[in-house]
Amino acid sequence: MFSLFYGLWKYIFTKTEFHVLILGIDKAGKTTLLEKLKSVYSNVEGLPPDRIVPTVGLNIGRIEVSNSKLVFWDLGGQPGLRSIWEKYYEEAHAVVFVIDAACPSRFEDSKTALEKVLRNEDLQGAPLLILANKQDLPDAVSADELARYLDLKKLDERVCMFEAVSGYDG
Ligand SMILES: Nc1nc2c(ncn2[C@@H]2O[C@H](COP(=O)(O)OP(=O)(O)OP(=O)(O)O)[C@@H](O)[C@H]2O)c(=O)[nH]1
Ligand SMILES: [Mg+2]
Repeated sequence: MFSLFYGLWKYIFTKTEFHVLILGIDKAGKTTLLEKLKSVYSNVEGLPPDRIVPTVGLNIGRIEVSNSKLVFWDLGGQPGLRSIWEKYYEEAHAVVFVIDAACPSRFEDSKTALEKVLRNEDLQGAPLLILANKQDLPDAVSADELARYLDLKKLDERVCMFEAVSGYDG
């Protein structure tokens, strides 16, 4: 009887934990966004942009929203570090892919990296949020323009959204 009530209590009060991977090529603004998220949604003050350095290991951010705990894993996007991404795929529930929308010369690099992510079996069911970041910059393209540019063929079955954001302004 006790175990029944304990199970019920746990079911009601334990928050479900979701793992969200933040991916994207170097300088896309992943860590800046994560630090901004921390400042806005948790009681931990995130680092200001001028104190953020290129990521080599893993940055973790924890946020609680209604009845869920979101654990963000932010990985380095430099070419030599991208092979580490797939070690996290199996345990990831969702992916946020960040693109510097003000830097068209690197869209091709982002597209190639994203297509490789989408091909991986371990992420097949994971919803995808693609962020057109750095909207505070005057040359940034909109989320729709970025979607047209990326022209992703592998998205048919996947839950996917594009959003325009700025890691500086929100
Ligand atoms: N204008 C502008 N600059 C940004 C924004 N987000 C990040 N930056 C700048 O872009 C550069 C790279 O930001 P990071 O957050 O380190 O990028 P990252 O994707 O984590 O890079 P890696 O860790 O190397 O993969 C830094 O100079 C940031 O200050 C933004 O929304 N607007
Ligand atoms: Mg980083």
